[in-house]
Order: sequence, then structure tokens, then C-alpha cells
Amino acid sequence: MKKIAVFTSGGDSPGMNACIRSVVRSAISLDLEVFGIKYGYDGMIRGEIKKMESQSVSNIVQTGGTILKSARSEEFRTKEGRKKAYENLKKHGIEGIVAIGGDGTFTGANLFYDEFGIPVVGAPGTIDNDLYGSDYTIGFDTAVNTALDAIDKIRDTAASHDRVFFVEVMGRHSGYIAIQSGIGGGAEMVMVPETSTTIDDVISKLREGRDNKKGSSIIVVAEGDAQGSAHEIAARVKIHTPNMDIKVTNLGHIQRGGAPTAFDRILASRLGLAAVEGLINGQKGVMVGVIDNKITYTNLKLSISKSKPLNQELVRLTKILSI
Ligand SMILES: Nc1ncnc2c1ncn2[C@@H]1O[C@H](COP(=O)(O)OP(=O)(O)OP(=O)(O)O)[C@@H](O)[C@H]1O
Ligand SMILES: O=P(O)(O)OC[C@H]1O[C@](O)(CO)[C@@H](O)[C@@H]1O
Repeated sequence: MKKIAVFTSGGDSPGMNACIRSVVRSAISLDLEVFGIKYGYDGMIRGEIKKMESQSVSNIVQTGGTILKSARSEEFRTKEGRKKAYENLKKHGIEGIVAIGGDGTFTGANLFYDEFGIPVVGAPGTIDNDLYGSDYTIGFDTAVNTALDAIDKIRDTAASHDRVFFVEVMGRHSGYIAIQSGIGGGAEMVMVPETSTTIDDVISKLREGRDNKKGSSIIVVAEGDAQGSAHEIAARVKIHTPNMDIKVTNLGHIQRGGAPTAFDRILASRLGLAAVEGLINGQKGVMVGVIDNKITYTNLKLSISKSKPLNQELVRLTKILSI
């Protein structure tokens, strides 16, 4: 293998730049030519492919976002789109690709590998931490710390005014950010897509808190919770608790931005090198990850089809600590 390419796709996540840097510099160190594809699959289809040098990735290890830009590509979902993308890779003589993204990115990458046989190694870059085959994904730790910082600040007002706050965090299908920021932030309750919590459960918990002389409460809601958004949940709870002062904060995209934590920079750097070494050693159609702090390669089909269960120890801990 002589030429490889790297791209980022789906939602950006803090640490993607550290991973791009690692892929580029690892490839150069291992005598490969390396190309950067801009705007994910859209750029692959449009042919936005440029050779990268060591200095192309200077001064980015500490930055959020992605210097290669990202996109959610509709055209890549079509066979014609993927064919165009493959022709562009062929034109540049690219023999292997590193895809940095989430489960959607890997679903596309797996299809692409099946159709055209081009070796693909995925590096898990999403704040959701929802990929089977890695204990952690790039950006998750930073997102949790951002959410935690916000919850700490919200707690000041909650405590000063004896209020109930519903704080919505990201996680379309996964409650990882919610559970970790909830434990770290001392939340009274965490609502996640993986477990069912009813409105009656929420009301009982709040009443129990008042009976226990709790002045304020914080309930962290993952955006994908079955009961709806934090605003919807709060509105339904309010009907039954007219004497409680209830507020809602949606943390939104601030969780996806900012300087990556040390953990994310190191994780991203390790995964970048492992992705390149994987390609050189004949890995194809796999996602690189860390399990028990060791580098692993998991078949892409498994990483996208199997769900990563929420750590039940953390779920239990949340309940025990919130009395
Ligand atoms: N079934 C599919 N077939 C072909 N391409 C797909 C498929 N699913 C997703 N993709 C491609 O992967 C891109 C990224 O997927 P998606 O938008 O779901 O983000 P993601 O990688 O899951 O990241 P995040 O978890 O941050 O949202 C899509 O915009 C699309 O181009
Ligand atoms: O930027 P967009 O397209 O609104 O993406 C939001 C989604 O991306 C994720 O943050 C993952 O990156 C999800 O948790 C969230 O639902």
C-alpha cells in the first residue's frame, strides 16, 4: 500500500483534528502518501481530495471541529453517488481509507467496502459514545466535561432559588453523555433512551426529594428519551406539581465544540496511528477502538449492528446517590 486518504463525516467531535493529525503523521512516518478528503462523502463524490504534508496538520491537536470539514451526504446513500466517489479515489491511486465518524459514517463505509473492495478502517469520532467495539469514542469525554461544567453552573441557580431544572444533553439513541454528566453533576435523576422512565416516576422522585428537605433538583434528559424533549417532559410534570418552580435548559451544540480534553487528544492520537497500521497490516472493513485500554479491530458490520449497552453499574449508582 502506497497511498491512503482520510476524511471526517457525520457530526464533528472534539478530537477529530487530533486524529487527522495522527493519521497524516503516522502515514508519512510509515512511508505512505496521504490525502485529505474535504466534506466527508460529499467531497469524495465531488473529488475534493488533496495531498497532505506533515505541516498540513500543524497546530491543530488542541482544536475542536474538523479541518477537513464534515457533511451529512444524501448522494452517498445512492449507488451512483458511491460509484462516483470510488472513481475519484481510483483517479488519485488511493488504496485505503480512514473514515472518522459515527455509526452512519460506518454504515456507508461498510457498504462502500462491500461494493468496491477498497480497504476501509473506521476511527470512532462521535460525542455519543454509541459504537460497539470501543469503550470510548473521540469527543465523548470532552462533551461530558462541557455538560458537567454547564450543570455545575445551573446548580448555582437551582440551589439559590429552590428550583427544579430539566437539563437536556445530546444523545439521539444513547444515554452515555446523560449518565456520566448526571453522576458527575449530582443529578437527582437521569432519563435515557436505553431505560424507561415514566412521568409518574419523575413526579414521585421530585416529591420524595421535597419530603427529604431537598431544596432543588436537577434531572438530566438525553435528547432521545422516549418521553420526549426536556421541554415536553417539564410541561407534563408541571401540570401535577404546580408548587414547584421548574426551568428547562437545552445544552445543544455547545457539547460538540471546544478544545478536546487530554483524554480525547490521546485517544484520537492512538486511534489514528492504529488505523494507519491496520491498513498497512491488511485490516479492511473494520473499526479501530480501545477495549480495556488496548487497541482492537472490530468488523464494521458488528460495530454498526450491535448496540453498546449502557453500563448498568452507572445506572445503579445514579439511583443510589440521588436519595
Ligand atoms: N445506509 C447508508 N448508506 C450509505 N451511506 C450512509 C448510510 N448511512 C449513513 N451514510 C452516510 O454517512 C453519513 C454520516 O452519517 P450520519 O449523518 O448518521 O452521522 P454519524 O456518522 O452517525 O455521526 P454522528 O453520530 O455524530 O451523528 C451520512 O450523511 C451518509 O452520507
Ligand atoms: O448537528 P446536527 O446535525 O444537528 O446533529 C445533532 C446530532 O448529532 C449528535 O450530536 C452526534 O454528533 C447527536 O447526539 C445529535 O442528535
